[in-house]
Amino acid sequence: MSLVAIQDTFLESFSKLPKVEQKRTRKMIDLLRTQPDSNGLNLERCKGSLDSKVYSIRVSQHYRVVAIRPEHEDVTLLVWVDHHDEAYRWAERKRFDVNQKTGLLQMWTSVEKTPLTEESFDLFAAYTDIQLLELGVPEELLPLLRNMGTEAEFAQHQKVFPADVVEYLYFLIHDDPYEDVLELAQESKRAKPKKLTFAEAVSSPGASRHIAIITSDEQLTEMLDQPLDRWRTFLHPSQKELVEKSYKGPVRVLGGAGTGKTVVAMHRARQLVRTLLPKNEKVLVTTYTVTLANNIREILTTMCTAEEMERIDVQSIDSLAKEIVEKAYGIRVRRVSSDDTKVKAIWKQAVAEFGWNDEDLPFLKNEYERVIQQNGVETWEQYLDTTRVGRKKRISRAERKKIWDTIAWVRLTMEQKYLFEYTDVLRKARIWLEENPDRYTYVYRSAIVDEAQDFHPEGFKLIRALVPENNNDLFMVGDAHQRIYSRRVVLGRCGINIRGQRSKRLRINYRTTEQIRKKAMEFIQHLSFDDLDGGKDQGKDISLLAGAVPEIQNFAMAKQEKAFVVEKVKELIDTGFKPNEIAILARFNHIAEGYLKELGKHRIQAKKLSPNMTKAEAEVQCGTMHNSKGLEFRAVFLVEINEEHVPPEWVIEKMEDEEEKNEFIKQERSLIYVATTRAREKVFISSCGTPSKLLF
Ligand SMILES: Nc1ncnc2c1ncn2[C@@H]1O[C@H](COP(=O)(O)OP(=O)(O)OP(=O)(O)O)[C@@H](O)[C@H]1O
Repeated sequence: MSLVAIQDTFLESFSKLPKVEQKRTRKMIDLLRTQPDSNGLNLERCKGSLDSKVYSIRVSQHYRVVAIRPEHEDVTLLVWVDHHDEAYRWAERKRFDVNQKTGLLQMWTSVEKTPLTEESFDLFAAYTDIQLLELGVPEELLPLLRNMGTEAEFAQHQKVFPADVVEYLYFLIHDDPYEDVLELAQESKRAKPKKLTFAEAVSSPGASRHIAIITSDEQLTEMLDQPLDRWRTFLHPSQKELVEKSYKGPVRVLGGAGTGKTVVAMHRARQLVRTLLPKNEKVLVTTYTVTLANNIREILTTMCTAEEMERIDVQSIDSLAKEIVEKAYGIRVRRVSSDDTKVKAIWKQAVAEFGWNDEDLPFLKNEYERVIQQNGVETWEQYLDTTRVGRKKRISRAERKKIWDTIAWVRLTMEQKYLFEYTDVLRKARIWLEENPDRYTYVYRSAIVDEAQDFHPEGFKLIRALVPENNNDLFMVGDAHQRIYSRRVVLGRCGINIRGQRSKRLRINYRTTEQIRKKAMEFIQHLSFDDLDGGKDQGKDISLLAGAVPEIQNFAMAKQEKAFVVEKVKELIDTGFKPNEIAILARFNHIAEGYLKELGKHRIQAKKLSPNMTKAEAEVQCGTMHNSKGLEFRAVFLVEINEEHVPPEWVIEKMEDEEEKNEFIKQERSLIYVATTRAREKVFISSCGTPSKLLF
């Protein structure tokens, strides 16, 4: 069978064909794969094309596939399909060459000669021609590149350049050291230092960004069934490595919003059950939020066979822990928050019983959450040994004992009433697993953790207790910039040890435009973020997508703000946005509900964003910024980002010390970052009255 490969541009054009032409195209590809010499294949050189390797293959009377066929090699790369004339026009000035500097197959557009304007400022003046050629810039495009004065100008012309080169040039624009970028650019070449053939370039690891070799009918069907979901077929080499490699222990993957962490996690889950794990062994895919767990389950079901899905459990860590505790202890867990009236009553009773004053309550609760729960303390001896990091008030041993006795009483009383806070359920499940190692009913051979930044240390300890240490045991993806629930964790202190090679960072943002990414970063850029294991995350991301700068608006009255949002939503729908591609996000539920009603009044279909949401829903989604975590929309409205709401004034007023306050404000900034980066194309941020200070 001759080698047939598909480039991402082919799928993009395929998605726009009428159904009947799609069927005919599929038939043609089948013939090309099974009988490449068949007379039924109508193949001819594309007349008028600059590149002699460009051919056209007949699909029907009016449609043609554009294919690249290098001389003396049995390879066909399908790159476009369209109406006859359009297909020829598309191919006219395109070049398809193996770049021998980088070993990558490049598609680029030949342009008219660009005379250098004398006073032009050269965006890449810091680099010599030789340096740029080493990164894979086609020689013919050098003059054009030298004519670029600004990033915006480059963005305007970037389509002309090979996609891999665009990526490297953006890294340079973002001040990455040249040596680092060169190393990335020549990664594929290093594996095969000699002159590469077309077939070798198509099969090289770096080609996975844009090219997929057809290996089976099933794989071809999968590609053609979902031609717009590029991520199903084309993984960036950095993503592909994470998906396919066998690791000797836990792996941690960092990456800003939209860098494909969830995509990698899902591909990895499939790869584990397909090839990396022994037969019948199970994988747990777990996340912090139920919404994201539901989404991942739904997508995995479309990626995997029914047998594979039987070996993949997708559950939020909270619901898994609850299930373990209920089965293990034969009880019915009642999940409560620390604000629950029953919990408050227990604390009140404890304060009276152990001789505290009412004013001591915030201190006691903080000690409980920040020292005892955070460190998984279970006994008086452990509490005595625990460093009270970040706690300003010094306490004597006698005071400590009194605190411990009070807290132990609160814990016991809650347990007797089957009341469990979030962390309690995790801890209880973990203790049971540790005490009953031979009764594991939940044995997973491997676990994948998404949203790792929001896991409590108890969550990681539970995962460690669930999955025995082994090859490919734990794979955790996260981003501290998006931490909106818990505090900093150090994996090493939860029994999870990552070593050098098992720590990676993804850098290309595939979701948001560069304009949205930059704006979102402005909300948090002066803060420092951790790498989930005690170090700092200093990685920088880039987006290769360009679009409008997010709009920030302030209105005197809520009514005016609502009118603005409704008007914009209508405009978006009129210009082709589907209602479910739009989200209206607020700091609180009641605000989101107000918008839901408002849209209803204007006969715009809208729905509350809920944990059980599925992609199929057809309404504008209104919900909290918290619930938007892990999701994405074409357009996002952040509404009522007012001074009193973000951060909520009444919460800040109750805060005991500066450090706690700063930590909370940092989380509120991260919340704006998370909500802003849910948008693929458009962001509107608005407020009424005084806008939140965090926006500036
Ligand atoms: N290799 C790829 N090719 C094309 N699109 C991709 C690729 N990888 C990811 N994407 C797309 O980028 C978007 C973001 O991916 P994903 O949700 O996995 O990112 P993330 O890092 O988990 O984001 P967040 O942390 O913000 O939730 C999705 O629309 C996804 O389909």
